[in-house]
Amino acid sequence: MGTTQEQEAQPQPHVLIFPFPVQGHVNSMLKLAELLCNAGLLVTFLNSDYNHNRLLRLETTDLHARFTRWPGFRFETITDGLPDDHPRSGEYLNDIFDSIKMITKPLFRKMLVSLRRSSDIRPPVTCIIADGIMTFAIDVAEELEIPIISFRTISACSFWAYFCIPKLIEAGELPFKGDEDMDGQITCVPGMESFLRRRDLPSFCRAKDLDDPTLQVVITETQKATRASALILNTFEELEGPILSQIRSHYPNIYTIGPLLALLKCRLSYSSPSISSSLWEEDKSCMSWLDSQPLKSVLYVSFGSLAVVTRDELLEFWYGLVNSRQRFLWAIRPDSIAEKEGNGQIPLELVEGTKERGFMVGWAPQEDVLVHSSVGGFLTHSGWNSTLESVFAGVPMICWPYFADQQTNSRFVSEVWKLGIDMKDRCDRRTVENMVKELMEERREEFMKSADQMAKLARRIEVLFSEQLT
Ligand SMILES: O=c1ccn([C@@H]2O[C@H](COP(=O)(O)OP(=O)(O)O[C@H]3O[C@H](CO)[C@@H](O)[C@H](O)[C@H]3O)[C@@H](O)[C@H]2O)c(=O)[nH]1
Ligand SMILES: C[C@H]1CC[C@@H]2C(C(=O)O)=CO[C@@H](O)[C@@H]21
Repeated sequence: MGTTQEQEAQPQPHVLIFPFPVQGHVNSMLKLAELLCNAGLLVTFLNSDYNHNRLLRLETTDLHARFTRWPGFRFETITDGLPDDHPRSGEYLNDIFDSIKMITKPLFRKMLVSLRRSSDIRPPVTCIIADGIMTFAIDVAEELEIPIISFRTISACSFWAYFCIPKLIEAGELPFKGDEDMDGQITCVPGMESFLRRRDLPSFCRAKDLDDPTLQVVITETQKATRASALILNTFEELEGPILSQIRSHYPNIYTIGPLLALLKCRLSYSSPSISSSLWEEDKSCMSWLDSQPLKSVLYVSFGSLAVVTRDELLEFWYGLVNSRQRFLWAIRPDSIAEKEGNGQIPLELVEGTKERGFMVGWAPQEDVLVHSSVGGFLTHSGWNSTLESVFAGVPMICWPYFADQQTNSRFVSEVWKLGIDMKDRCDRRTVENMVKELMEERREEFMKSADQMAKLARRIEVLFSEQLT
């Protein structure tokens, strides 16, 4: 059958994906990139130079192997505007926001214009999927008349809490007055009236001053995303349906494509070991250690890619873990401990306790760790990827949120989904010890049951997909 002139004139779909340049955002947006390649689209993934160089240098992150199977895929890079020796951790968020807006934005515009003009055999970009925390991309896309979709890599519940901040300010709930009870109920986030406390709002709501730059960024970015043609969220209806209905009254075009991990595994028939996009070298020795541990006996501990803990907090966690007498695997990023100076001695009982029942690595192959049969619990900072990976694996959580969306995610884990315990704002050794025992021993059956049920819902995509194939 011949093609009509109209069909011939259609440009080939070419999506440019642009994540905020930190691990948690790159991970989910790379998964989306692979899924779009699998659907036959041309995809350009725009990485920061800094992150791209790190990915290329790592032996465990075989980007080449992952993407050579997709002829339509290509990386482009752009500067994040920061010097190479900048720490880029959670303590320096504003530096990242400022430099991206000042330096990266004009270069991004220039790049799109040159991609449009270039004699390259690759057709021009027909759609942008940009991180929902970088809505400057919407300004550029509107100017250049390229359709744009926002992908916000956080949960629907935290997105909705961010969205309601102007209402909280109007109602006099924000800023908190110094003497307010952090356990006090927040009643003006629709759908969360019965369980949301002050301490469960995104951490940026704790700012004393409404002009706080990070608070302003999250307010503006969340509202501005309505200008995109659609909003993508890495979540699923069974997990966040009621909150998604709230969001839909403001953003009617929402695509809930999560958990991306599940979709990718079934569409691409990926099985363990998963293909990594880690910016740190994964220490796979922990997998053999896990092989030698009893079923569901190990608590996995990790606080993601941006959190920084003080030496005191580190020691409290460590005492709590050792005193609980449970087995643990702890991923401690080399750059995650503040105040490196000071007394570097580690108390002997911690060294001994760790030798007996623990294992430590700098960075773990987390997706594989969580689905390992020896893992029975996850002490997490409640980053959204970690939360979804734990939900997918059916592993109950102890939540110790560090910042941003994590404070809201952890409340949902404990009070709405009943998938674990919220340790928010505390980490003294007694609390850590008690909560570890509660999760791994005392309430183990209860949490395993709800985690199993939710994992089945998270994996339903695999079932639906295999039914279509048979
Ligand atoms: O040893 C480790 C530790 C982490 N990871 C992976 O790193 C990612 C971490 O992502 P996430 O759990 O979302 O935490 P952050 O790195 O802190 O992510 C940022 O981005 C997320 C998505 O927007 C937000 O939810 C978080 O609050 C924000 O801090 C996950 O995919 C993990 O599997 C590893 O592979 N090995
Ligand atoms: C850099 C952090 C501030 C807000 C971003 C975010 C969001 O989309 O709200 C989540 O986690 C962080 O990575 C981002």
